[in-house]
Amino acid sequence: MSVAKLIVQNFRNLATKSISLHPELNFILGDNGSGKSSLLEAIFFIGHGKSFRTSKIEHLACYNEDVFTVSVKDNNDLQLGLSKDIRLGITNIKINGDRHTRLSDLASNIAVQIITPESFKLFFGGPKERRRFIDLGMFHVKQDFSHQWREFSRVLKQRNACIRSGTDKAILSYWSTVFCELSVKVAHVRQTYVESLIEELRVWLALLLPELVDLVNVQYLQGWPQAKELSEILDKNFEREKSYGYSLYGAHKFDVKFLLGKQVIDTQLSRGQQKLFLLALTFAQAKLISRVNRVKPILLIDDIGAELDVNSRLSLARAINHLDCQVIITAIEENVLAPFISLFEENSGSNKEDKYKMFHVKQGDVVEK
Ligand SMILES: Nc1ncnc2c1ncn2[C@@H]1O[C@H](COP(=O)(O)OP(=O)(O)OP(=O)(O)O)[C@@H](O)[C@H]1O
Repeated sequence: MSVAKLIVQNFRNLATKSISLHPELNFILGDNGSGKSSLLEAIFFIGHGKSFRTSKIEHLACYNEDVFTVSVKDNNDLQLGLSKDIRLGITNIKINGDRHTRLSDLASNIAVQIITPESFKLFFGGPKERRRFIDLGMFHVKQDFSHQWREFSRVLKQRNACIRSGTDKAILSYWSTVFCELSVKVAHVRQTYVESLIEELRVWLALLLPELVDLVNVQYLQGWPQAKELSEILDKNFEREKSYGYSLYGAHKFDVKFLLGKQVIDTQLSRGQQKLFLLALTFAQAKLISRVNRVKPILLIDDIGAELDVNSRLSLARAINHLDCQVIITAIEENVLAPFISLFEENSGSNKEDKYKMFHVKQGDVVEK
């Protein structure tokens, strides 16, 4: 889906109840503290059931309110709603008015990715963000994978429980065998996905960081040493796993390493280049998701001006022009958007409405310009 209408109630400082968005490109302008990130957070919330900037869900409710709601509608009468009652701890999920219990039901209708000025630090930091990123793509692109992943997670849980409880060796051995079989299957599906992502990444790097395309090297790490049998590794690390109390190797421990030559990207690229790299990767994933033709991806780019010079912004505008996504971009100052606006006005003839919408946020009030 792309969001034609966003409706929020008691979400952070957002006073505006309903906003009609452009299906392709939207610019949100506003001073510091006006509510730009809160607007993106509301859209992220309905796609993921959580925030991208806090793990505490109660922070999302407007001060002194217990219940907050976000709903979105597309142009084909699909309506998604998610509300939280933080006092009673109740989550309400609705799809076209019908109640659902699983967030994944909601998530299969909407694919939201976000880039903030902090994203690249998180992404190139620990493996958690990279795993989350890949998982989102897999969820939308390899739809049969969800079932396999649920099964794997169930077995991982059982195996971890056995490790922790110091259970009978025969029982642990049973769960380890199933765990190894599933790990190999999961790792294989994931590897094929990562390979297609890398291929697509090169296309977007050619637009955003052309000087680096030939130097970039991406390695998929399956979660245990590549050339070894997982069962062998588990046997060797039995005592270590016992002392940690959980599975140290397996398909859940996968990672993707981004290298420039032989060095990891974050030690080689400037902050602006890292941001462009992550944008290229996010665009690549969006492209793979849109090709499946189930949902139109939504890309949120918070504070687009941060770290990027005017040439980088122009390359970014050209790249966005090639995307089949709904894009929502925030900025503090209008002049930051100049390269985007001139490019899109050029392409849309006299009527800017064909190509984008511009909004102003002031103290939580969102007004179309
Ligand atoms: N739960 C809440 N209820 C009401 N207001 C909130 C809540 N949480 C944060 N705020 C306020 O909402 C305002 C908007 O914050 P937001 O982060 O969306 O601003 P922003 O426009 O993205 O600013 P910046 O450009 O500085 O990043 C801030 O003034 C913040 O103090």
